[in-house]
Amino acid sequence: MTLVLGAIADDFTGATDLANNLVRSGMRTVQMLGVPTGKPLPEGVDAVVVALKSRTCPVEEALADSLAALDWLTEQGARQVFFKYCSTFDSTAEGNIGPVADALLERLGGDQTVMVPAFPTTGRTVYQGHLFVGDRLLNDSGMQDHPLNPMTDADLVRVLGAQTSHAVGLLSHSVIRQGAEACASHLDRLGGDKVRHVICDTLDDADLEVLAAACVELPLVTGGSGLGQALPAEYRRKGWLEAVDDAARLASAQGQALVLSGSCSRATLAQVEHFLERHPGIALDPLALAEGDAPIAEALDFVRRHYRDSPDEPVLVYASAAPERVKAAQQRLGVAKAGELVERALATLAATLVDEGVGRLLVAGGETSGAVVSALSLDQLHIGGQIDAGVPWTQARVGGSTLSLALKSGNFGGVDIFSRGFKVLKEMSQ
Ligand SMILES: Nc1ncnc2c1ncn2[C@@H]1O[C@H](COP(=O)(O)OP(=O)(O)OP(=O)(O)O)[C@@H](O)[C@H]1O
Ligand SMILES: O=C(O)[C@@H](O)C(=O)CO
Repeated sequence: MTLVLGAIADDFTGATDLANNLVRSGMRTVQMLGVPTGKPLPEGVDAVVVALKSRTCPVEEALADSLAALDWLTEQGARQVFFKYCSTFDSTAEGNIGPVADALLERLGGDQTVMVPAFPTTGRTVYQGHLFVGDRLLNDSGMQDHPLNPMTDADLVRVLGAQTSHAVGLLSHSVIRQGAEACASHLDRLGGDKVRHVICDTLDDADLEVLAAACVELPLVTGGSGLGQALPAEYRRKGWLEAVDDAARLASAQGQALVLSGSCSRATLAQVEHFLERHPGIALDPLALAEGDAPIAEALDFVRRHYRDSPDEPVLVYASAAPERVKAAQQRLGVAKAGELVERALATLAATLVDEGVGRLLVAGGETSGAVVSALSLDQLHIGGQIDAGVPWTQARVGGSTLSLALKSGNFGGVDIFSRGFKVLKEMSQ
């Protein structure tokens, strides 16, 4: 069988989230870290998710990386391409969702794509083109305070309209509940009116199934990982995909347990607090990091002392802070500089501590995960079983050893995920 799905994800945790849903729906999936130019397709794989760091970088860089990833996926014969962005539609007025979707569509020779950010399992739904997180509109969900891409408007037709010169339309729930054929006809009608991007309402998993059936033949689909949970059944119906058992098997885990958190999302802040009530941790402050590397050395000492006393207990290093503290640091240093200082510090800690024996690593935050994975020079992750929706354990080779790695999106995971994650890993390894 050839490669069925080639996905391009705009951040590392988002890529893992999509890969997780594909594996859970029976696709053997590998996540490639960065543009895999010149690399061969791994053996026995149904789907590849290429993880980029293109969510908040300059538009030109996002376009260049996304098109290079697309060219590689096309060379591998991918039948359908999936552009994965965040279920909270993280972007700015300049992009990068609109420009990247336009460029991918043009290169693929298509004239329409669907936009399906919803992931109902984690509370992200879309109604009348408005994105909800649980029972709150996006702009009232905490995402309005995001350090890099504050989301201040829940109307996705309007948000996307500011990012593309092409027409943006809506596939509303009233059509979706009439089934896949009605959706396909609606898409055709919109196509006749030159509507290139179609924001799709989605209330639940049944809606995702209808949408998957309506868009399985499109060269490009775009969205969150929810759509990835529904597409594999359509691929099997078309005879493109064989049934496999246990697409998620991994080797057993070893080494010390570390959590690194650079996410300031609401869910992560509660997870940090919960962990610190039970286990040790040390904070990193961007203002102190701006003065020099002393805080990195202090954090290293703290973690090394902890492993000497309690080698089996996880420990946390975090920069996660409440919105007022993040804003204060950003005002003093600039948004990009504050982010870079934190990412560089956490990446340095990851590289040093994995070299010294950390073998189980949980990282919180998409940008943070990108920085950590780059510092570890990882190029491929095999996807295993999940801790919570959207957060699987994965495995990579570092030097001669196996690293078990979980990349947690900012707003994903139960409040106890930082400690429970390691228990889940132990159970999986038995
Ligand atoms: N105390 C802080 N002050 C300023 N910026 C910070 C602070 N702590 C972390 N950051 C930066 O905030 C950004 C958080 O983005 P990141 O993508 O890692 O998390 P997230 O947005 O919660 O996760 P996701 O993208 O998966 O939803 C990073 O660039 C990080 O370096
Ligand atoms: O879709 C999501 O919410 C996540 O996979 C993500 O992209 C957060 O960075």
